[in-house]
Amino acid sequence: MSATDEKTTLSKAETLIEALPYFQRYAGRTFVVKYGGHAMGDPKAAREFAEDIVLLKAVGINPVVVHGGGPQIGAMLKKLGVESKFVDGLRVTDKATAEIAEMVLSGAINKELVGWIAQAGGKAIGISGKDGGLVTATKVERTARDPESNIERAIDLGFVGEPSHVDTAVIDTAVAAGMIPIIAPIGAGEDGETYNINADTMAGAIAAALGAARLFLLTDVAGVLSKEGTLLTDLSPKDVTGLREDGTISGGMIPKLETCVQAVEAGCDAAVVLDGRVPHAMLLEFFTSSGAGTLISAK
Ligand SMILES: Nc1ncnc2c1ncn2[C@@H]1O[C@H](COP(=O)(O)OP(=O)(O)O)[C@@H](O)[C@H]1O
Ligand SMILES: CC(=O)N[C@@H](CCC(=O)OP(=O)(O)O)C(=O)O
Repeated sequence: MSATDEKTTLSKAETLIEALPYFQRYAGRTFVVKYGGHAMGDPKAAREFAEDIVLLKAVGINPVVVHGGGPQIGAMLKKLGVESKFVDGLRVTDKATAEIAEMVLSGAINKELVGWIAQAGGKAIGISGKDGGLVTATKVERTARDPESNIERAIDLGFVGEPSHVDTAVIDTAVAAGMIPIIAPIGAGEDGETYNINADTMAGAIAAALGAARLFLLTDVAGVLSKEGTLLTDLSPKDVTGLREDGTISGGMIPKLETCVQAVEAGCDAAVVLDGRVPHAMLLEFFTSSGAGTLISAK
């Protein structure tokens, strides 16, 4: 072996040893990972994501994946000539849109991810919030101030839901059988209707119900950025309120951070927003000292 080869081998061993305390500390704990639609486009990235998930499982951590698919729903709606509008990062969802969202999320995307996990040597089971009564949804209520009259008015988002009850039994059963649950963000209401749930919100509610050690939200930016574009590495719930009020965060970042705050306040140890486009981002964040992304914790 050449001196260079020996150095490379040694540095690989050192990386594994660096990860040892994390393996030991988190064995048996749950990581909920939200894989966003934007991060999903590239097959190489999807393969690497699946490898990371299977590696977590192999070292004794229980990964639970909640996936998005916003861009993919958007593409399908466009193909079918249905217009789509967002309010605070949430897609206004009429009955037809809810049916299309369910088809894209629970069908194509969910099974594609199950396939990637299988390719990486893991056993995944694809479900939606409807399966096993996992997520009961209630309609999201939003209001906005009318700029002319200055009166606060209700905005009807249609079949946009938020989890009101999470029954983790179906996840517990899958995990006990050695499987990795892959969850589509669709839920059923008490009224039996299908609700479209923002995937970040769904992941946060599941992380809270499972008392997860981490909620990872993989997206297409380095993390939460300041107005100047620098990465904000650590945030408290109070910091998040400030960022929303001063307009630093907008669009999809609003439900993302609301979710992080709710999850950490409801029993998840910490949440991390990180760049799903970076190869093996989650492993680097968690198992090495050179972590990236934004950590949200109660502090
Ligand atoms: N302060 C901010 N820092 C980083 N991203 C932000 C910020 N404010 C708004 N965003 C937007 O939030 C987006 C991520 O949310 P979203 O589009 O819903 O992603 P995903 O589909 O991965 O869930 C970013 O691509 C960016 O356009
Ligand atoms: C209510 C609502 O907005 N639901 C989302 C569900 C998918 C999602 O959240 O996907 P990403 O994480 O890829 O954005 C939507 O219809 O786009």
